[in-house]
Amino acid sequence: MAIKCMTTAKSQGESKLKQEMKRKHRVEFGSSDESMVPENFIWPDEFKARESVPELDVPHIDLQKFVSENENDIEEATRLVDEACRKHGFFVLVNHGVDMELMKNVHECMDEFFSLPLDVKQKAQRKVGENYGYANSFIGRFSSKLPWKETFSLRYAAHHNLPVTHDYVCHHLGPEFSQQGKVYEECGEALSDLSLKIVELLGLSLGVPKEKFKKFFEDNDSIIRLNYYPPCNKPELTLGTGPHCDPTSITILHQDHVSGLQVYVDDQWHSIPPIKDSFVINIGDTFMALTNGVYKSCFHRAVVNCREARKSIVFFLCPADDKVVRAPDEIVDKNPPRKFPDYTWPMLLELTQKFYRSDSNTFKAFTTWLQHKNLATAASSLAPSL
Ligand SMILES: C=C1C[C@]23C[C@H]1CC[C@H]2[C@]1(C)CCC[C@@](C)(C(=O)O)[C@H]1[C@@H]3C(=O)O
Ligand SMILES: O=C(O)CCC(=O)C(=O)O
Ligand SMILES: [Fe+2]
Repeated sequence: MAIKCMTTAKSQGESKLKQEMKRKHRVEFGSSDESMVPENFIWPDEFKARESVPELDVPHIDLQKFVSENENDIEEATRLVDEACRKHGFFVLVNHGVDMELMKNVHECMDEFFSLPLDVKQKAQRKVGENYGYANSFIGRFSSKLPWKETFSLRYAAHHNLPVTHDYVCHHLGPEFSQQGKVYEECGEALSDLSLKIVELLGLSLGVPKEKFKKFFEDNDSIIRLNYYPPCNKPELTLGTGPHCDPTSITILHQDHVSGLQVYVDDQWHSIPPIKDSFVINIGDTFMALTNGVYKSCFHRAVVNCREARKSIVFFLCPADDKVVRAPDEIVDKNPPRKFPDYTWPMLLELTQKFYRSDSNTFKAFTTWLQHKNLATAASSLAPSL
């Protein structure tokens, strides 16, 4: 039974909430004049967004067919997933078994959270170098090409017996947010369970024992990212989320009814429009490394519009800190040579949080950074002791 989020919004009426959100957004993003977009939110011409792009042809994978005993169904699901992941790393998942009443509750909690006064949201302010908390505009991290969004990032730890997500929300926002914290915790649990089924399916598609990836991720230490994209008067000048590849492993994304997700395939942007009761799944850099590059982590972004706000709920599957990311021999033997260095997720996460803004070259930058780190460590071990 999904926990209901006790939103105050329902009593006030949605339209009043939406007016409040627009007012707050003008305050928070500094655009006092409705038509003005602050300079540092304007993206260079080569990044300019176009809302009308062709739809990406992505397979709709029926997860029940994968868990069925029917060999033909399993073969069909694994073939479709394998084809999509080798090409662009995106597919749509239907019949996934997640309670959509829960996802509706998460959206209601997001409406309530993002309409709070800025000073209340900033009680959970995400500090530079930290992975969790509330952030708007990312002014603390980037000086230009700022994303047109507010975000709330939460930790979900599958192996913890403690409700880490719930406790974080109560600790930073206060006990009156316990209900929201429980909804986010339940969401993390549901999407963590779903991600283990997805990596089983991917393992089967790659010809590795389906338990292998499931065991690797069963104690995952993941990120729930709540994205709120306010409407923008000049949507052709801004981007909700800039072009990037997810450095994480598997991304499970639930969009509301507003289009905005775009993927860069065959040298042009394509949209993946919202489909009711489905999730968009994509491969991230870390799962690309686990497949020795066989499955692709692809460039994608989120565009905004001048009509209405857009929200997305994202679950970024991340391995536990001590897990070594290294493609199984079964995959490397079929696709030699081994293409990626061994690493742990905290190493790549540190790069993205402190030194390098995720884009399509994150992994190249990471490999270079690792080599310098290793050289520096080797040199310091040679340095004469003081
Ligand atoms: C590990 C992460 C860093 C980001 C959130 C997760 C996976 C995606 C990353 C991100 C969304 C890529 C685009 C830039 C970014 C700064 C953002 O727009 O939020 C990235 C996230 C982050 O660094 O907070
Ligand atoms: O909101 C979206 O549709 C995409 C967001 C995204 O790519 C991300 O948060 O990594
Ligand atoms: Fe992403």
